Amino acid sequence: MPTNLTPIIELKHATKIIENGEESKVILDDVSLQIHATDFITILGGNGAGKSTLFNAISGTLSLTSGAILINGTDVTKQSPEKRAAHISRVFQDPKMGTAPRMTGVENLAIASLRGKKRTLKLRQINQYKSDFTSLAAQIGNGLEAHLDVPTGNLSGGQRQALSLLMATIIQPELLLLDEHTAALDPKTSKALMALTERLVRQQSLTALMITHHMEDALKYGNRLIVMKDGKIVQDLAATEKEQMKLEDFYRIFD
Ligand SMILES: Nc1ncnc2c1ncn2[C@@H]1O[C@H](COP(=O)(O)OP(=O)(O)OP(=O)(O)O)[C@@H](O)[C@H]1O
Repeated sequence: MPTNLTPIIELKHATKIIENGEESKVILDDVSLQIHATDFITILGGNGAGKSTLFNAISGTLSLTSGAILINGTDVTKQSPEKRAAHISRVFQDPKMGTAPRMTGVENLAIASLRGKKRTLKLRQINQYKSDFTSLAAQIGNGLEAHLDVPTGNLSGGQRQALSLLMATIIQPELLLLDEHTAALDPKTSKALMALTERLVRQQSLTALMITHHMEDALKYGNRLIVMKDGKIVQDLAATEKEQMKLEDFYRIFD
């Protein structure tokens, strides 16, 4: 029976080895990690450090060679990504990844609001949700609310990414995975989406992991910072330790 102290997610010696003919490569190297309900963890690391691999292992799109993954104390190591999706939402770097392009924003949000529920929605019902979705989208401040009736393929990258974030959080996930979700946006839109992210995480008390290449964001947001290198977690810093680090300490991570 999970208690308040049971981690939301736990990795125990999670390892992934890719065999390629004669050669083998360790892309996740004995990673042990406990993520608790109050955690908003930022993740830094150079290209190829294993950050997306960690997310793939947690969400189940990459099976482990050895080790285990637990959600709320239950071993899900062999569970499909579809089953784990009942607990985990993920927002990708590419705004095209999170939304169905031919469907409108309202339709995308309506489908997202069914996550984990065993029922379907009729068109008539979708329209009933529209005013709720419009007021939700109006909080973002990038005009999404005026474009909820057009196919999402016609939205700007920033609007589409904001929609992806709303879809990922409309049913409170146990874990929110943010995979460089602001990286493809211009600086102003990226800043606005980060502000929205922080607001949603705080308002809904979400447990979140956020991969970023922006050191300022990694320092500014969250209560914990993880640094990855060569498939390993090389630093796991609490908020107070993070505050004492200087920007040049972080640049050394990428040496
Ligand atoms: N399915 C796979 N098969 C073979 N190699 C893989 C696979 N998935 C990841 N890798 C390799 O594992 C390493 C880590 O990749 P990963 O995408 O996790 O890095 P990352 O830290 O997210 O990098 P970036 O910041 O560039 O996105 C890379 O060398 C990558 O080529």
